[in-house]
Amino acid sequence: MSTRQFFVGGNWKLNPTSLSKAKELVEVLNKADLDPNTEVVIGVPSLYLIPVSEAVTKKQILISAENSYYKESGAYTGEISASQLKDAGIPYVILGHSERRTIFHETSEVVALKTRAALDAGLKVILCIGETLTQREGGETAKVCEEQLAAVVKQIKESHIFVEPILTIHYSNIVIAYEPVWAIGTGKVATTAQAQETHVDVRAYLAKAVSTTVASEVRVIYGGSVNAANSGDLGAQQDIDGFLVGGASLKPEFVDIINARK
Ligand SMILES: O=C[C@H](O)COP(=O)(O)O
Repeated sequence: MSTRQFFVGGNWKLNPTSLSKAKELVEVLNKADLDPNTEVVIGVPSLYLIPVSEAVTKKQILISAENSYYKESGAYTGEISASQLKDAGIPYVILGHSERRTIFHETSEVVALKTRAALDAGLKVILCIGETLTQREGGETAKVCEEQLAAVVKQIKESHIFVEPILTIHYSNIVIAYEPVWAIGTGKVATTAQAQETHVDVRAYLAKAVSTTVASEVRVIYGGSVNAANSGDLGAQQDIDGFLVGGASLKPEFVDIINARK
């Protein structure tokens, strides 16, 4: 087992349908016996970010936005900036989720600009990458993940952070979420071997493109139909440092996933 801290993120997406229901979900976590070694982050719709963060009573639970724009301010109707999130006390943002890439047509370059802006504003980023079923069947998984990561690596290089210790700190503020698109919300979870293999490929790419320190220290988590029943085996893999959980983060079983290594 690695020394990287286990990380379990819940991605509520466009749920729940009311603030009172959101507070009920928080209350379950407030009352639960959570593994103190797990970092817990919940991704919350923008409108609920502040009230939900105020409802959390455990220091261990942090709040994440589900998106942010790469401009700090200006005429960008409907957007929310990384510095606004930072100012509101929100520490994390999820970027590059496949639903953003597919439904909202975000390219890897846009995701990279958003990642750079978020890091520059002092946020931590849960950066999602992953292949479609066609890409997996075509043997392109590693290539697709590399391309999605390469856009971010390029942006970080261009942000003039070229001194190794600073670069390492910068990357420590990124959690990479490998989420095969075909496993999201489908009930088709990647096998432990498939997930572990891709996580190793992600580290190999980072070792080549950034540094071996970053490759071994960055947390790479898995997302896609994670539930209480499969989280134990997945979480026991050497290179799986936790999960990004969609549907099950809205259910009581989220507590069991947080405690997968307990
Ligand atoms: O961000 C989370 C992923 O989209 C996984 O969603 P899921 O657990 O419902 O498959």
